[in-house]
Amino acid sequence: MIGLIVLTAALLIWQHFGMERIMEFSAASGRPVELVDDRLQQGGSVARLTRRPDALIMDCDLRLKFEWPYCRFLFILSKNEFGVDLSEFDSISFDISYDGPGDHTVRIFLRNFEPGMSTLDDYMSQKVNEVHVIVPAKGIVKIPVKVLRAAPWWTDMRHVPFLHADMRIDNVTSVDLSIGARDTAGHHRVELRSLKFHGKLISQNRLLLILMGMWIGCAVVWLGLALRHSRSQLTNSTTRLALLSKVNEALELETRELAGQAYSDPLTQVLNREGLRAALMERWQHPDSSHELFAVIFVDIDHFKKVNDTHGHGVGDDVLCAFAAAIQHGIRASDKLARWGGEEFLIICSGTKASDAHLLAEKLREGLNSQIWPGGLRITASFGVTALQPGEVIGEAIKRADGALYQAKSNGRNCVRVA
Ligand SMILES: Nc1nc2c(ncn2[C@@H]2O[C@H](COP(=O)(O)OP(=O)(O)OP(=O)(O)O)[C@@H](O)[C@H]2O)c(=O)[nH]1
Repeated sequence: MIGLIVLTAALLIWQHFGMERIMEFSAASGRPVELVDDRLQQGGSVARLTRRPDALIMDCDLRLKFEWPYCRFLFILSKNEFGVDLSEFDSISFDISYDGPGDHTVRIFLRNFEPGMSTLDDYMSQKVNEVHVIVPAKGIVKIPVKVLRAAPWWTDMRHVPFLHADMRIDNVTSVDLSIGARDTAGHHRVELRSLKFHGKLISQNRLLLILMGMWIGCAVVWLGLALRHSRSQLTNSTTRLALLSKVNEALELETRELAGQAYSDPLTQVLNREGLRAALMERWQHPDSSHELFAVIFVDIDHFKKVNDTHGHGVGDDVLCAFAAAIQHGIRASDKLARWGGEEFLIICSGTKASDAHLLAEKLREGLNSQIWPGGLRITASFGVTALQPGEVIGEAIKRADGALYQAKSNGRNCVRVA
């Protein structure tokens, strides 16, 4: 951006103060030049050219034989239909000394080949653009190009329609510097040191267009880059977001897993005391739970110590797992089974009266009796049953169920007692 600003300023300053483009016609320029006089039109004027390194000298004896007597320098730019575009030049200057009769008027003619109007075999079909200048005694004359006009005598002679009678110098085939008029017969000496067209390498309008193009181009490139950058940032953010959400998911899973581990017994996979507490808390938070019926069943495997002692702890563990699975299988999904400790389990049956809990305990007990156990063992269990009383905290009910279990043990085990 800074580069572009500096370049813009530099080009504008250069265009204004420099960037000169000059097209010169002189002895030194090496451009082909010849003198032409009115003898072509059966006139009597005679022009002679003398070349000096610093000037082209025309000696013209102007005689009034032809209607418009003349002598002229002729610089040919092109002999075919492809001329030179001089429309980008701003001014014409010439350095001339003029001796002779009359007011020392010179005429500059620029012949422009215009397709549709000009032909190669008719020299006069090329548009004549002209300007008349009176040469001062000394010095350089400079005139703006825009004072050139399509010569009225030429437009009249060629019957050029008004619309095409404009000055046009975009395809110039020759430049003339001519002298002569009816009242200036005699000897004329014109010393042409230089005839120059002045312009800029790049016109102001063209430069402004170029600068505008550069700025628009830069803006487009900059926008493109910014868009690409934003897109890649968006892609990065999306990728990062996707990654983060995956990590988050994994962390959530891990947290859930850890929470599950904290709430379950690692051996039997049923709830531990903490898990049971959390489950009951959740249950109690329910608005309708305060009036709900709860039954508590305490279960304890009979003579489990003997299993361990006789068959080893491995078998004991297998029995514990199979026992928990059997109880879990025998209760409803809404009931909660927890390992209370060792070979003791607690069942919380929601929406259950003591009598129903009793029936459930009996069913479970009988199921255990008929089950096939690891190592061909026979496993029985004792049950203590109670129901939560209105206004009672669950700890009291558990204690009562524990008491009932104690009774069941005392009464010979493999039985259910209700408190
Ligand atoms: N294999 C195994 N044994 C356990 C585990 N937890 C507790 N025990 C054992 O369970 C036995 C419990 O024995 P006791 O409290 O005497 O009860 P019991 O032998 O079942 O006798 P009663 O309950 O009176 O019928 C102990 O030998 C403990 O070591 C366990 O996770 N795995």
